[in-house]
Amino acid sequence: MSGTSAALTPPAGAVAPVRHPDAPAPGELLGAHYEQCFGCGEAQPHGLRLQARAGEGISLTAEFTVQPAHQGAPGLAHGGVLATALDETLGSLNWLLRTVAVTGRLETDYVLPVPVGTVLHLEAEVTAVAGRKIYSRATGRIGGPDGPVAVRAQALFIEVKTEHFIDHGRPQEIRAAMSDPDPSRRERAFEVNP
Ligand SMILES: CCCCCCCCCCCC(=O)SCCNC(=O)CCNC(=O)[C@H](O)C(C)(C)COP(=O)(O)OP(=O)(O)OC[C@H]1O[C@@H](n2cnc3c(N)ncnc32)[C@H](O)[C@@H]1OP(=O)(O)O
Repeated sequence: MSGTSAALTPPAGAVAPVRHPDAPAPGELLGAHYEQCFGCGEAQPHGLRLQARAGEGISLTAEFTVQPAHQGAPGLAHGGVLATALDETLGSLNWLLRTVAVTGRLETDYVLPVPVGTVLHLEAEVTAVAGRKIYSRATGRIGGPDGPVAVRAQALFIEVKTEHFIDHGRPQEIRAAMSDPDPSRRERAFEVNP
């Protein structure tokens, strides 16, 4: 059984998303946007270390391997961890639009249990844009792109200004991210909630 709330149905005036001219080429790895990100950062020992790769249009694929630290029941991934993987994958789509946005709503269908050790293969696309609202969906499959569907999600991301993070984030992490000597890492750290 699955369903989508009215909040995730694009309104009549919604338009197709437009790929930014500087978006990474199809097949290119996006890389972590922030090393402390629980979804993709390399500095989080129990994080997902999800790796996303640009696709055609406003789509991408991503993978992460379910680790023992991600369990909810013996030998099975925690549902919140799977929602994190979907959130991270969907959030990464905004990099192809070069729009700074945060998750407003995320609806998840859990279709199959996901054992520890599984490589979860995710595919995601932006379906529509309406003003600041970005509508997207994702599917996660066990083992690879042709594996059985384990999870699905639909989401609404809301465009925000960079100040969103500076105004709301804890000062010590904001200061550390802003003082990164690498300008591209500085910029990307603020694409999402640090
Ligand atoms: C290399 C890789 C890089 C990038 C890689 C990135 C990967 C990161 C993935 C992780 C992403 C996250 O987890 S982000 C972290 C989790 N999310 C958050 O912390 C967000 C917390 N919430 C907020 O800060 C706020 O509620 C906002 C910014 C979402 C919205 O506040 P606002 O700016 O005041 O806007 P507001 O007027 O309320 O809403 C604007 C429009 O959106 C609608 N709207 C707002 N919230 C919702 C909602 N939950 N459900 C339905 N609709 C909503 C409103 O009805 C309105 O529609 P209308 O009246 O215009 O029609």
